[in-house]
Amino acid sequence: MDLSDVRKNIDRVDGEIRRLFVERMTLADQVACIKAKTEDKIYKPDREEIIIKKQTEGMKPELVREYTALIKRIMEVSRKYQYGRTLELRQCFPFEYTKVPAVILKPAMVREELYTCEDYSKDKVITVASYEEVADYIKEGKADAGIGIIEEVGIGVSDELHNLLAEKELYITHCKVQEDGGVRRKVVTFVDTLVVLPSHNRVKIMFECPNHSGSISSILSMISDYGVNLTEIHSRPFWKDNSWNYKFFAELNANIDTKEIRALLYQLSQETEYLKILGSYACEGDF
Ligand SMILES: C=C(O[C@@H]1C=C(C(=O)O)C=C[C@H]1O)C(=O)O
Repeated sequence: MDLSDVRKNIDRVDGEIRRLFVERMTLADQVACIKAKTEDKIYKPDREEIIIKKQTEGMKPELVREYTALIKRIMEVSRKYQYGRTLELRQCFPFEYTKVPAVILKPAMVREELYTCEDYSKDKVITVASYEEVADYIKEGKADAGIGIIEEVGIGVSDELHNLLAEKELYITHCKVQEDGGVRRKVVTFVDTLVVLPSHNRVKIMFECPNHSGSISSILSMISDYGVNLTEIHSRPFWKDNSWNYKFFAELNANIDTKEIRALLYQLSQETEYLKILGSYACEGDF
């Protein structure tokens, strides 16, 4: 048998896999319809464990890892499909947002960062001593937005601002890359409601990752399955339940108000430990 004969057989097997894949996805669709009626969860890790165990029993040991990787991937795409279908079948998108732009007349910012203010007249900006105070001013209605440096080349990301957004339920609504004497930084404007406009091309999220092998890679492949480009990702440690854990912050090149991205965020909300949206915005100057 030469290479072309073997390839003919591979093509035949691929055809069979394709037919079986379509049949399996039809079954996944039926599962999604039943679960939508009973409002049951899509992701059933116990059932997936049982499937992997059953299907790898008696298999040649050198193929067990490869087959496990394949069946896991098949179940991941089956879940992806089910999340999309579920959002069509029932209203269960777990995040609220408005499509009305924020009106910003009185932004607040930390005094030392006032030099970065380009879009508002500096004498109209309320200056305070800390990010905490910026958040208080917004919550008390004394300011309608906050402005801060979220990243700077050569320095890194601002933990303080990321944590403030997450803890105080504030959302980035605009981002601008500034170039100033060889220094490049991203300056964001944030408000107390999640606003999603058609011009937005960035979504910032924060999630905790289950502490087991492959969990971050499965989340990243989930994002890429939706055809979404990840424009930034970083992690930060935190202490929970007497152990060392990580929070991940990621920026996606996407707009929330689309069918696919709503399905992705729904899937992430169900399959990460904790998901928060930290903003929807256009990033001016970053292409
Ligand atoms: C199809 C189901 O939903 C999900 C997908 C599975 C699969 O593709 O086999 C298995 C379990 C669930 O995580 C199900 O619950 O049976």
